Amino acid sequence: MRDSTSKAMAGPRPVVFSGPSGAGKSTLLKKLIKEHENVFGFSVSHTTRNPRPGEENGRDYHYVTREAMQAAINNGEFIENAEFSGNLYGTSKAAVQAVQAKNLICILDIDMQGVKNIKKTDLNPMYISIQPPSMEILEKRLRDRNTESEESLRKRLHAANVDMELSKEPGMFDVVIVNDNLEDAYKNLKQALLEEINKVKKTKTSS
Ligand SMILES: Nc1ncnc2c1ncn2[C@@H]1O[C@H](COP(=O)(O)OP(=O)(O)OP(=O)(O)O)[C@@H](O)[C@H]1O
Ligand SMILES: Nc1nc2c(ncn2[C@@H]2O[C@H](COP(=O)(O)O)[C@@H](O)[C@H]2O)c(=O)[nH]1
Repeated sequence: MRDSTSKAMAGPRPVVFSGPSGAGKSTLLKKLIKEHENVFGFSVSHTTRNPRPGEENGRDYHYVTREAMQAAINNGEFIENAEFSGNLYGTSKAAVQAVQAKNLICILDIDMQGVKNIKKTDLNPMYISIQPPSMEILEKRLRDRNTESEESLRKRLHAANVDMELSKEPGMFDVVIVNDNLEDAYKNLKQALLEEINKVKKTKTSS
């Protein structure tokens, strides 16, 4: 059944970011939101994984127990949810509504299962894939980030292989950005979003 939550949500077209864990989604998104804080807002997902050093509850994620999250899912509070690397992740309707209520472009950072599930809803976002230059570089970035156990690293690299194959499916993404040099990738990302950024800026200056 299609989720019609977004029908009630007004505002600019959301943007979904996906790509293998470690590809650089958060790095690019943080830069984008910092530079355009009156244009973009982050959809704060729920997760059952533990916070990493430096992460903040309510800003990076809502950190919850599996029981609480499963109960909220059963209660119809999520647009999409997925199991990734042994934990639950999900986008709540409230998270997206909170951003759209401020007339900002809502950014979702979700895995490939999330992309597939969002495609069954009426959210109608732009889909952007952030890809690593190679699997070797991806593994190095994940190891150097120092956030994963060997077990989690293995699961994430396995998911990355599947993800990189699926992302080649025609029509899966509107834009694919290879994050090799960070500044080049960021420039390409801003170029891909330029039209949407200008639309939002225009509505803000005319109101
Ligand atoms: N272009 C780049 N060159 C070198 N290192 C990078 C680049 N982009 C990101 N990194 C580093 O790679 C690591 C992974 O990046 P990041 O955490 O942004 O990935 P992610 O896609 O958000 O991962 P996850 O899905 O697990 O949250 C970080 O330590 C980050 O500093
Ligand atoms: N389907 C969803 N995937 C999500 C959501 N929030 C984050 N993610 C994805 O999970 C992995 C791992 O994230 P990490 O922070 O533990 O490294 C990554 O691919 C995210 O894009 C969500 O709400 N739904």
